Amino acid sequence: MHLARVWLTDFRGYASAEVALDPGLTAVVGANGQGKSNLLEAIGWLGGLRSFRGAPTEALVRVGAERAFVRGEGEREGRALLVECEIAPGGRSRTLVNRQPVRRARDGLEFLRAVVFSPDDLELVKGGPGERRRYLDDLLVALDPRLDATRADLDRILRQRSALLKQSGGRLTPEVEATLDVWDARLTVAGEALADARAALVDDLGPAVATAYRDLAGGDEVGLRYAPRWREGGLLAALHEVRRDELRRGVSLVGPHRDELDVTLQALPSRTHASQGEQRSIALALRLAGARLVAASLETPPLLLLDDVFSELDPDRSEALLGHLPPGQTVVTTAAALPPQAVPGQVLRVAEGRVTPAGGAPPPPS
Ligand SMILES: Nc1ncnc2c1ncn2[C@@H]1O[C@H](COP(=O)(O)OP(=O)(O)OP(=O)(O)O)[C@@H](O)[C@H]1O
Repeated sequence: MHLARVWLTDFRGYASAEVALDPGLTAVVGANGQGKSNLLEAIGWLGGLRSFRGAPTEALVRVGAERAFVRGEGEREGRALLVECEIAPGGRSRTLVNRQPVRRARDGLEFLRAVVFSPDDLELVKGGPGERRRYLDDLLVALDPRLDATRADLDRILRQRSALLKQSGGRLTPEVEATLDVWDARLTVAGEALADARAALVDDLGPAVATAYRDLAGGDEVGLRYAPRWREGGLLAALHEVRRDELRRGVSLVGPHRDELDVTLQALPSRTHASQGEQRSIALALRLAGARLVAASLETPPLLLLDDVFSELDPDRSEALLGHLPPGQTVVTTAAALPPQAVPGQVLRVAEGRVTPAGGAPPPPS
């Protein structure tokens, strides 16, 4: 799977751009604020139909334009692939894959997958448990798009269950009890399915993350653990145990929406004990390991998009990263000098929303 060429029209700061990508490594270089991340965001859109920065569609459309277009041409398993996206403010976007309309984001995932590392990924290690849950669940969906339905189902159940808990005003009337029993049964089915999938994923992910971290940083051990207490006796029993507490507080207190993925470095919690550079390396190892699992499951590597990845890695780790990139296509942006290993790939220079091969003619004045 790879993209050979990408076209952007009215996407962020780009009025119009055509970019040829190397099937291996492409480095996108340029000063701050020139459009490097915007280009990566457009490529990422083709691989997931959303902004990896979590930006709303209105932010993606160039100021003054009505809609943005991103088009990518490449191949998947030896067959030509054409992905065409029209992005309109307010989420009214349309996607064609090989000229066929795609209705849901997860259908788009069937064709092109991208794994992204961005500076915000530091939060995977430094942030609260929700960041790590989202990481796990996004990876689950990338590995098996059908799990998106389980996740959506769970969100819906939790919303309605929480609304009931709030409305009850802390009183367990027979009607509240009967309705809560129904929601608990549904929450148990969806919640245990998601937790089982997370636990199985972590079994595979743990060794992959440890290896990715060792490749980047040398000897230190990174460990992952997903073992919510409620899984010992089952979710239904745990919900019964906290029912009075939940009614009093008006919130759903137990379940996959409250779980933690523990990430340790040398057996210490990385959130509180690792340095910023170590945390960034762990976050990168989480993404690289995810890319490897997706590659193994698809039998073809996903696109790897690394935004501003060298900014907090020391020269040894930057070099190690480039030496251990998973097979497949990688696009990396940097405002800093490129480590020498990047040179065997292609280097593109971005200035004022224009992209040119490094060493080629400078962009024409805008
Ligand atoms: N919707 C939009 N319309 C026009 N310009 C936009 C839009 N959204 C963002 N920009 C412009 O894009 C530029 C930022 O581009 P980008 O984030 O790609 O920079 P970068 O090259 O990655 O910089 P850095 O090295 O600082 O991360 C900003 O100058 C911003 O004003």
